Amino acid sequence: MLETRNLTAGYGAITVLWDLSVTFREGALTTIVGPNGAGKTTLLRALTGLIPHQGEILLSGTPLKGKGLMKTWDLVAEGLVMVPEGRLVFRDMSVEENLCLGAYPTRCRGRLSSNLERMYTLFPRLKERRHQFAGSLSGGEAQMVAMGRGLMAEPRILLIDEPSLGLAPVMVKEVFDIIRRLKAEGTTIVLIEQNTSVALSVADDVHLMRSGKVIFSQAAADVNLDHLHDLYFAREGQAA
Ligand SMILES: Nc1ncnc2c1ncn2[C@@H]1O[C@H](COP(=O)(O)OP(=O)(O)OP(=O)(O)O)[C@@H](O)[C@H]1O
Repeated sequence: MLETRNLTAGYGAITVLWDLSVTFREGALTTIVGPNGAGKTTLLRALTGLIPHQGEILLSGTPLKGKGLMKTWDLVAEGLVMVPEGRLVFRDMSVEENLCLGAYPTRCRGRLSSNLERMYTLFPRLKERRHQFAGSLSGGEAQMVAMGRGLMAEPRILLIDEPSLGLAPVMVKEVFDIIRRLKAEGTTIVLIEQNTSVALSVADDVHLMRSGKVIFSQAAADVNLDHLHDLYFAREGQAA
């Protein structure tokens, strides 16, 4: 459903992703793991049009460039939605205002009220705090707002960047229960996660990135965690 072919991208003169080819299957949860600086977030930024790229990104078999889909808002309109890392929320807006911002694509504006109710069913805590400033939420609650805001755009493909970062174990469990539920509902999910055990517990497919490349890909059910960790922690130059 979503695929890159020889994707090269970075920041100005700095190339981060090198000739990266990877496929994200429809309806599957694909996790990307890898050490700090491997380029995982950069990959999501390229996929969502936040940074320019060379090579191809294909959505349902058609190159984005060919479809004229290069801008982030056009991609969101197509159902490609990212929940950024760091629980980026609008701190001076209420929980509900943050959620409503996610509903800007024309195709889902008519369902704003029903989608809002759905978010409050998924995240009952947010209903209690709907009028609270997002800046006053705990890390886990802010993560829920970021996810809820993404879901308000009715994603076909949801890209989630490090949802467990800085959260207490009980919050990690809550957030991953939601991710499992979204997967069961059929949403295609790409999950960036540093916690390999947690990632493997929900994933169908796993890719390991190092130095801007995918160096290992396997069905999650077949992954040997020790082997994955050997590759993950190998010193530069030993990884492949
Ligand atoms: N805005 C930017 N300008 C220049 N370089 C950047 C920028 N953002 C990221 N980089 C660099 O790109 C490389 C990959 O960063 P990226 O955030 O994609 O890695 P990551 O795998 O997501 O790491 P982490 O797990 O630490 O979040 C790093 O060397 C980083 O310093």
